Amino acid sequence: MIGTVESSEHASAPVLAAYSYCEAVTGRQARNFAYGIRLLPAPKRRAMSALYAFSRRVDDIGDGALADDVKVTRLEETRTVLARIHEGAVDEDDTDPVAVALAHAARRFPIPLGGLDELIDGVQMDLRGETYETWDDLKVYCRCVAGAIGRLSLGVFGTEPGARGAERAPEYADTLGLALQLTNILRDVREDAEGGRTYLPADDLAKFGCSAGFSGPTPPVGSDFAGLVHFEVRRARALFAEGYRLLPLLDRRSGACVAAMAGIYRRLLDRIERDPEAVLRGRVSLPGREKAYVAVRGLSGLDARHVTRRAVRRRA
Ligand SMILES: CC(C)=CCC/C(C)=C/CC/C(C)=C/COP(=O)(O)OP(=O)(O)O
Repeated sequence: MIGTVESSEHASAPVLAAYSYCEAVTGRQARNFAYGIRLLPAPKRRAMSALYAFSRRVDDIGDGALADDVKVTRLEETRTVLARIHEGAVDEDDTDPVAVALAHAARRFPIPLGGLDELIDGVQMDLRGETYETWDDLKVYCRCVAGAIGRLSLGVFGTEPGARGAERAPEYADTLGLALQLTNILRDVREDAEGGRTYLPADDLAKFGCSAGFSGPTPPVGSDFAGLVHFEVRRARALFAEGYRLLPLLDRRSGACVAAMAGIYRRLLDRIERDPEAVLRGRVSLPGREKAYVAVRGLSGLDARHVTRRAVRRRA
């Protein structure tokens, strides 16, 4: 079982205020993931909000308008905050509410905080303008910026006592992160191109005649853009299928949280598959009522049961 060191550590008023700050950040900014996080009981919801607020800060440094050298300095500052949390040097009087909340969450749950260093590594890869030749190369980046978030989240969720195969939970959480990140890369292909970033592997782009880039509302002339998108959608679906093996290992509400996060992104993938060029016209998104429907479905355990049935069939 993962997650046995949870203590009943009391949350003081300053710690609760720090968590409230992180929950407000999550409610405002996590347009998709907030639907899942809301399904958790308060201690896990607060811990996930602390993780989200810290990750948002790192991501915003990378995506913001600061000069690159300032971004490098700001990222190093976030590493220092992490190191201070590791050393137990952040207490409730600290002026940084995200650090206070994360330090408390890390005392309460076995969160592998090194995953946040990996996230910073990933954003530093962005700053260096790295591009990726192959899917194996891109996977290294995705593991840093998304697989790590899956593994960190698993520290909060824990696994069910006695769950068979629980030792593979970190691997499944990582894979689910990759599925989400590849979906995110497809959805944001034009926005990233306009920001001078290409994430899709160069050898895939070449195979479908798309090496010229995606800076406009229509595909590069002579390319098979739909072929490229369908190829990457199939890859993302295979990652979702593998990552969904995490669900039966979690308690009901953690499973619901993951099912909602992944379910919303899977529906984005469905939309992208139906109309690949939509990602060049604007940002593909789901209406709020559809996201709420996916979250309720997650709470009723439909996705977890589906995965369990498939796993049983596979073993038979
Ligand atoms: C086990 C488990 C919980 C796995 C999931 C891990 C996870 C949440 C990875 C996040 C990767 C991702 C696509 C971030 C984009 O965030 P964003 O804020 O830019 O997303 P948005 O643009 O869709 O709002």
